[in-house]
Amino acid sequence: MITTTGLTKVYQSRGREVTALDDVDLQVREGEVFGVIGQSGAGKSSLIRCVNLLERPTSGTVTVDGRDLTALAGRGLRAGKELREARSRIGMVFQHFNLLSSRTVQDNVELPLEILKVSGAERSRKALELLDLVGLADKARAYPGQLSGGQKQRVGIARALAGDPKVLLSDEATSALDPETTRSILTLLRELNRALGLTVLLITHEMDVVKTVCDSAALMKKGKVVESGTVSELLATPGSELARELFPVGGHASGPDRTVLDVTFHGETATQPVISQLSRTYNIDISILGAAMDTVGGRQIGRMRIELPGPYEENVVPVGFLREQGLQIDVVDDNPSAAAADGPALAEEAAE
Ligand SMILES: Nc1ncnc2c1ncn2[C@@H]1O[C@H](COP(=O)(O)OP(=O)(O)OP(=O)(O)O)[C@@H](O)[C@H]1O
Repeated sequence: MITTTGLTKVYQSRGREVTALDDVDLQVREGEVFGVIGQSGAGKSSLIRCVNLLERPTSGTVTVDGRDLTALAGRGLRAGKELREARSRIGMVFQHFNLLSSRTVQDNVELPLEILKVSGAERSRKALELLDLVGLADKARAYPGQLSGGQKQRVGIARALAGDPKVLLSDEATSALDPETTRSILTLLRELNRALGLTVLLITHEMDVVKTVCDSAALMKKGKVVESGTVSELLATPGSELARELFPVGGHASGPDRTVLDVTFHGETATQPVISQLSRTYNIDISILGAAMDTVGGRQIGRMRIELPGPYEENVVPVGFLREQGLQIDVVDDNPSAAAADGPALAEEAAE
């Protein structure tokens, strides 16, 4: 639904060049919620603004629903007719809602329809239908100043849906909201994604947002996409930074000469008693140092950090056994000296 190829954006800033996007190839499939995560300055906003041509990329192409937007004329407010039409099929939700305070909630939702020259009666019908969809049917006559942050964002979402878009772009839509409101807005985005078959591209700096709502994700650093894929694919990628952050597991080796493994469970392997099988088969004691389980896209996925006695060279066969069970195993390069410093002290406390 959205494809970028070689997308590059270089800003001229006070006589020097800032490369905000550096050869970004991204593929967002129809009907998925795709999250782009990265730290401040990574280029997320530039990406989303280039996807709907609010910013014209320096080079590269953006195709949305089979249409090459970069081939259409104009940019930003000076977009040509074809680009404006294509853009009306792309909704956008903003971090700070961008509502007009002097207009009622209903009139805010009607605004894009006015621009599309939809008749008054049809505008009103459509706006009320959308407000109902986002759970704000009773607030049509209220003004933005009378609403909570979460309600304002619901209005922002209703307005973004006014042009019946196939794609919704979300620019940190929940960053200004408290955790509970964030959850309710993410739930709404997920419901709209399912009910309307809406493709959602969201940018965020919060891993929890990706974990809660995304089917796929990309990690951006310094203008580049350094990892991307479905959440399941990422979790199955050894050494994936996103996977590690999606399912962080803590815990250090309890002493030197231990093998610490991160075990990732997918789907049916999550329910198999592999750890106890391992213990029985090789007659070894296994310590669980940390674990995180979750359901992502209806599949049970999780991670567990375990410790086996002995250095890695002595555990090659048990590690192979785990891999044969379909588990993904990452050997953690733990710092035994730091861990050893903790270990005996804790053991003494326990003895006391
Ligand atoms: N209009 C602009 N002119 C010059 N430089 C810009 C402009 N917009 C962004 N940049 C620079 O491009 C880089 C990427 O910025 P961008 O806003 O895309 O990142 P971001 O990941 O969205 O960060 P944040 O979460 O802080 O908004 C930064 O170095 C930023 O300073």
